[in-house]
Amino acid sequence: MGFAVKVLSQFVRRHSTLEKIRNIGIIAHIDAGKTTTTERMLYYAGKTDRIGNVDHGDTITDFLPQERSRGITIQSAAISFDWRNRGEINLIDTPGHADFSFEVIRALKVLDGCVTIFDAVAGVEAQTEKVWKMSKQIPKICFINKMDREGAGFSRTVKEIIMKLSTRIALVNIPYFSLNPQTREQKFEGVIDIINKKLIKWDINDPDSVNVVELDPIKDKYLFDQLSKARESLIETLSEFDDTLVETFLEEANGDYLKLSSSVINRTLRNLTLDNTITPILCGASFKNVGVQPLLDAVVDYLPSPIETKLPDINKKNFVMKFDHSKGLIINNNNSMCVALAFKVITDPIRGLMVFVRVYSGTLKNGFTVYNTTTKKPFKIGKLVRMNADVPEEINHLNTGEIGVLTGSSIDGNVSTGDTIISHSMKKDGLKSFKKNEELTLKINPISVPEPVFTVTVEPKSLGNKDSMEKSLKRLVIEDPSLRVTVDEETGQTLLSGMGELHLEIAGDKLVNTLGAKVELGKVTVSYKETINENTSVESYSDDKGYNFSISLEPLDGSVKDISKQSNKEMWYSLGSDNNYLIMEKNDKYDPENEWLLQLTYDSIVNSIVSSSIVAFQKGGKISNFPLHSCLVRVHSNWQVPIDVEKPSEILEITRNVIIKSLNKLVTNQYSVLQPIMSLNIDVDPNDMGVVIRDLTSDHDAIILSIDDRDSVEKAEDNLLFNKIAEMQYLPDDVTLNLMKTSTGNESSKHIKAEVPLRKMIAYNKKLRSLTQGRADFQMYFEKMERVTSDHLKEIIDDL
Ligand SMILES: Nc1nc2c(ncn2[C@@H]2O[C@H](COP(=O)(O)OP(=O)(O)OP(=O)(O)O)[C@@H](O)[C@H]2O)c(=O)[nH]1
Repeated sequence: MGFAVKVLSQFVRRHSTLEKIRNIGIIAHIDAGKTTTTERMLYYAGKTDRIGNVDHGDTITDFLPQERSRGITIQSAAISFDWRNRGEINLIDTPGHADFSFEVIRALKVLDGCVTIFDAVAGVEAQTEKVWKMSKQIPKICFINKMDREGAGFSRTVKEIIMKLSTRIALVNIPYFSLNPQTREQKFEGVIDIINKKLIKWDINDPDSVNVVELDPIKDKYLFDQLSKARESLIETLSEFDDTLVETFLEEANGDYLKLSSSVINRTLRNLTLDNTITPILCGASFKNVGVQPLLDAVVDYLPSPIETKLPDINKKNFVMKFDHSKGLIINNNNSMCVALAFKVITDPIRGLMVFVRVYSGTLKNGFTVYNTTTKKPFKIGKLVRMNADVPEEINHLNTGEIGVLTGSSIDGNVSTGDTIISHSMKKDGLKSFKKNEELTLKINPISVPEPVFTVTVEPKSLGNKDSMEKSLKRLVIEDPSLRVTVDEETGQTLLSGMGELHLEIAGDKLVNTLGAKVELGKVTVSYKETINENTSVESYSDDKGYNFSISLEPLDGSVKDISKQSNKEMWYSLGSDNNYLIMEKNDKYDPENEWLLQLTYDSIVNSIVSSSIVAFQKGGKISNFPLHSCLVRVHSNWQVPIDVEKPSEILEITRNVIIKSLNKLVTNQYSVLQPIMSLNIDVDPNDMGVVIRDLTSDHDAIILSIDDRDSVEKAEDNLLFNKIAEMQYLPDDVTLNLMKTSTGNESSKHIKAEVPLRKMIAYNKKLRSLTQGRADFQMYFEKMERVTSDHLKEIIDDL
């Protein structure tokens, strides 16, 4: 699409104070209105001079060609803007489709607060529940969007937020509808600001019109009554958690809910939001430009600055971390240490590789030499930029708490998603001042990558295209680590795995059209795995040089978190993915915590055994060479490494052979094939429910877990406490709710929850659309890997 979006040069922050910075994400179910809301925020902040529209494919944050043509967000986009000199907002608009969940996961890792958006008709949807859980530790505000739609239910959605998301809430504003006396039509036109006691109205035909009026009890008794009840409910809720508020309420406001000052309410609400006790709720209709400015105020008023946020999760338990009012986070009492996390990598056609980082402490500067504690290598950073979606703005440094981008040829190959970067804040080559075994081993704990469940074969169009295919695939995975490239040991075929059919479709499109790879993609299949059914016997190796290893393998059933806590005699290490783990039993001879006798570090010994286990497990099981899943490698406590060995390559070879030998000793029926089981959520018109259920059980081997309708949320939720809280909360009448129409009249849609084997769900999107004439919506999430029964096994093998 040939158009350019103008990004206005506006007041660019240079001397921002830490308290003003807000690193926030916009999260929600697909189509809730995240990008539409972001677009309005940019417009009202003066960052753009026109409002883009997702349906016309001209928004600022959805800039990829695939995003613009499909009208959905695929990758999270970062943009920085100033809000009325009150807040410096770094905003990340995230995708809502479940296939792109990793984009949300990595954004959440670096964000301090979130705005969760709800479609007022659909309420709390499946992916919103998911991202809400993912962002459990992060303070959030809710925005109930699409209040202009027929069937919008503000109060119904608030109730669902309380009960389904188990949170205490505070209504910052409630919807205002104007009544047409002739048609009796209710039109959403504004909000009643509960804290400032005002009515704010917008003219939906003019995005720049805002009309703010004090509410007068004489002139509008009905609205004033709503305001009074909502304010009473708000203050009662806040009083439960804050005794000072109660004192001020009684002494200064004489127990009058309308007299308690807005600054006192805001201060309390801010504190309670920051510690995740309460979630403020606002409403609007972004598409009609209603309610966005109060949302921006709320971002500044209630969400944390980088000095009020949670501490990063690091691997050095002995390092002290504390916030300083002007310097930000200080780690290990070292004022000059800059610590940053790389959370996203993209390739720009002009600038090449770009690495998004969040600076946690200190300052990152142009041209400085930095150290990657993951690769254990130093490198020099080129230019630093701040991104305005796809438009970069060059900057000289990134301060504590900020989000920006590293560019320059020297970063290529030196930094990937999840790496921690250390730099000296003042001295260009100041790395020498950090201790090799102390600061330079600090890591911000890794970003977890979800399990890919679908696979597609990728073949070069001709032999001559093989090298460029491999290069392009490598690039694809660097940008999106939730894609995985493997080679089938038996057939030699290259396999690309991802989170869903759409994920692979988009990846294939990018591979061919953006990266220019000359490849053919095969048909999408399910990623099967194999596991072992019983423990192997202990396999031992020893030699004259002094190596000694006894290794056994065990199937892993149940949650690793529970099992790994059981013993302190062993150390657990993840083998990257597929729920495989390494256990190093404690060897009394060598203790990494005390005197260490070997030339090789403990870390390098473990790293080589991790690598050898991964290679051995990739060779696959005996049934169909599917990679191994849910297996433990146990290195018994008598392990021994010669004192003077400097390189770990022999360890790698020895342990790999021992593991492969153990696996080979098992016979075929001591292996099982595992298949992905998905949890399925379908919202369907009641009229279509019968046909959808019949199809699910007969054609898709589904187990139906529940069928609910929206009105039964209260009954379906067995969370008594939150049911009670929702009942006590003042909620205005949902005046347009009765306008909701389905093909069967006013009956609300049904929600089906089921469990299905993924192999039965290929191309289900198309099928559901044809069964329901497009009136149903579904989301599917990976639930677990499950052993395949023998009759299904034949079906699977025949299908390959
Ligand atoms: N009626 C109405 N439609 C809206 C409103 N906000 C957004 N929409 C429409 O809802 C659809 C989805 O909007 P998006 O902004 O793309 O939603 P999203 O949450 O960013 O979607 P993904 O990023 O793909 O998950 C578009 O057709 C919008 O025009 C609103 O306030 N009222």
